[in-house]
Amino acid sequence: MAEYRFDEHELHGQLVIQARKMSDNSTHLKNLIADESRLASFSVNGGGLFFDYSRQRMDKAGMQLLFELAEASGARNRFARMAAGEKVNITENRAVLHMAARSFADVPIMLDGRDARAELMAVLDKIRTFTNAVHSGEVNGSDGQKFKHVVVVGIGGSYLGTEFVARALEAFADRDIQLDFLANVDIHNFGAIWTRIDPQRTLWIIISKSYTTAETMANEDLIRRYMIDCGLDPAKHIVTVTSKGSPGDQGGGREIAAFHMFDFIGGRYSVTSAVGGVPLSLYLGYDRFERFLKGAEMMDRHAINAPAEQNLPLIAALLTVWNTSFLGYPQGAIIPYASPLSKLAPHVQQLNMESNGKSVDATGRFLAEPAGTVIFGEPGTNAQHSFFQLAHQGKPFPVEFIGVLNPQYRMDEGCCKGVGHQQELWANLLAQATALAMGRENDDPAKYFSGNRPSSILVIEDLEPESVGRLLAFYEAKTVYEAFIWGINPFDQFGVELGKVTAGTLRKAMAVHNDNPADNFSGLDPINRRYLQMLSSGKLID
Ligand SMILES: O=P(O)(O)OC[C@H]1O[C@H](O)[C@H](O)[C@@H](O)[C@@H]1O
Repeated sequence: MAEYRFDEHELHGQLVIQARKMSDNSTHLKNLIADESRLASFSVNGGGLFFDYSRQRMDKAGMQLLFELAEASGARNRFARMAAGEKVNITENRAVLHMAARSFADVPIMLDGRDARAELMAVLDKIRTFTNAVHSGEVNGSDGQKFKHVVVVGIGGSYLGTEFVARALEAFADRDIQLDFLANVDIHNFGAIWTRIDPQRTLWIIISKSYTTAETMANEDLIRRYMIDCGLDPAKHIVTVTSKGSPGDQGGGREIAAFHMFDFIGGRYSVTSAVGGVPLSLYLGYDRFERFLKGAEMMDRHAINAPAEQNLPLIAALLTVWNTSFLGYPQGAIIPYASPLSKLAPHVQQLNMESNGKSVDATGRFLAEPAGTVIFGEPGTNAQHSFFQLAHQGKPFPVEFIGVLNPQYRMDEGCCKGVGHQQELWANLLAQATALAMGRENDDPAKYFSGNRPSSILVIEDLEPESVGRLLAFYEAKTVYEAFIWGINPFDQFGVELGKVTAGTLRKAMAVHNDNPADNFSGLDPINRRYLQMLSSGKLID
């Protein structure tokens, strides 16, 4: 079989023609959605979610072409091989087994002669035991009292997913533990946390797959020094999560407990491993973390087994590829109508943009056009009052709305204009999707709405731990499916390296200057030299 190449495939050419057809006025969304059967044909229910793509700029013939493209790309097959432990991360020769971290069916996943699933389940057991011991007070702070503050020290994939889930399930956080995140090397981040915690009752979880990340290492160093200054033994306040064999995987003495993650789970896919498992179990209780995992597992099964025409993450991925590569929208927004999902967009931003922001395909050949989509988002209705002017009348961008049927809080809402808060929220969600699609004629150009602006609605029944797990797994699977359709490897991230190396050069110049203030950053280029001169003097210089 000939190698699949996204932009050289004959279906690519057919989809380019289809995209021209969809720019014709007769295919304006206001005409497409006038069809009574539109929702039935362009929606799907599965994996515990409902996905409505009736307001996407797409017709049945176009969807057929997209399904053929999915077939030609071998995406479902590759996804299943990934789940079975094949080394689909080809540039790094690694398996990709984040789904094994929540695979409760007792089926081994053999990898280089060992059962990867069994290793992950053993870590899960250790998390359960440890977190129960913290909650009972058996493992406690320096003053013998229970830990009250937990601070996650990690950045990127070692932080964003956990923050998303912690915020989403904050309503369940009844373990009397406050959770903070120390990600940035910016001293404001540490300063703000240090001033509000009681160091004696604080547990720091250092999370780094590589245990070489500059920000995390600098923060760990600072925390240890601050604890020693307060007369505390850091080893009694630190827990680590790192990959087997990393520089932080030393064992014994330097921490209360150490948990492993593995090289077959990428940082941005690691929320369901010990990376999320340790802090989320401490914050929410182990049982809730397990319920979250089971929700994710349900969506995984759907993503692996559902036929293409019923497969939510695959359909959502096809539509993103369609919008990005054929209709030419370089960006997309995620707008959840639920405040607990306020950190979903930042998480998906990393998950998706770091995975799919690539210029080469999996065969190492440059793509005709780089892959990936710019992702941003805020909860609705807040987003409506900030950037939706542009969504309606400025540069268009596709929107993924998320609606929740049953909120976490059941309050006596009373009635305002005859409806409760939850109804008011939904009225706004549906209104935005409708207005974006329909537009409105007006003789005054300033008040004219072109419409024909695409959106989807993803519906979840509630925000219980299982549902949040499904949502997480949906976005993971969608990201991977997009990559497989584009024909790229979503599991490496060489693009983040150059900046890190360049920071090293600047760091070195600063260290030389610290040792010898007479050195005026001589080795640097004139632009960067000027900045470092301003920084060391604390004054603006012309
Ligand atoms: O977990 P760590 O090894 O500390 O890595 C933290 C993060 O930093 C890197 O720069 C990568 O871009 C991310 O993918 C990763 O999640």
